[in-house]
Amino acid sequence: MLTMKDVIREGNPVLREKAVEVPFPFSDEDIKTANQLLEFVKNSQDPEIAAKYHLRPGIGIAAPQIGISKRIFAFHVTDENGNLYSYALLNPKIISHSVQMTYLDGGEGCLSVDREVPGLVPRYAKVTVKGFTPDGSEVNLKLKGLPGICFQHELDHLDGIMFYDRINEKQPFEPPANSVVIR
Ligand SMILES: O=CN(O)CCNC(=O)c1cccc(Cl)c1Cl
Ligand code: NI
Repeated sequence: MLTMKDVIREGNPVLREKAVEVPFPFSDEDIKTANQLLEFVKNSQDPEIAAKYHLRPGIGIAAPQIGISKRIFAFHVTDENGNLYSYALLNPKIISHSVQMTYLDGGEGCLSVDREVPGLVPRYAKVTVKGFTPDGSEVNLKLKGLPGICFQHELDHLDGIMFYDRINEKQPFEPPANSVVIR
């Protein structure tokens, strides 16, 4: 199982690379990576497992964060209505997005960043996304709220972008134009 020792931290150049698409049909290795990422996120949210293995809780994780520069990430996150979004996705992408923006009231955090970075992170309020599950099925989702923000945070990891790259340096707590806050 993946633990925190597998997570690479800022300063490692892999976090700034553009990850490569995963060839189809998916190899056993890439399928294993996808499933391990989802298992890690679930474990990190399980109080007993997280305590036993000293896992920092997260709602998602991307392959570059374990040193694998491939377009794979996983998320396990519940929206404001209690709907659970639990996926390991290969070759994920945003198909379309709202003009409206959003942001988490408390900002964002990252397993690869061992420090607090205060500030609001502008995200699209709604995203239409697609990707492939490890068994090769295509997934098409319309995401908003925390699941939508999480998808964008993980997709950024595949493009070498860290959440703090998006914080307004001059006015870190200035709500983005045309945005709705998520508390
Ligand atoms: O890339 C994934 N991580 O670094 C896992 C740790 N961060 C989080 O769970 C997290 C926390 C706040 C907002 C977002 Cl959007 C995310 Cl994703
Ligand atoms: Ni992260």
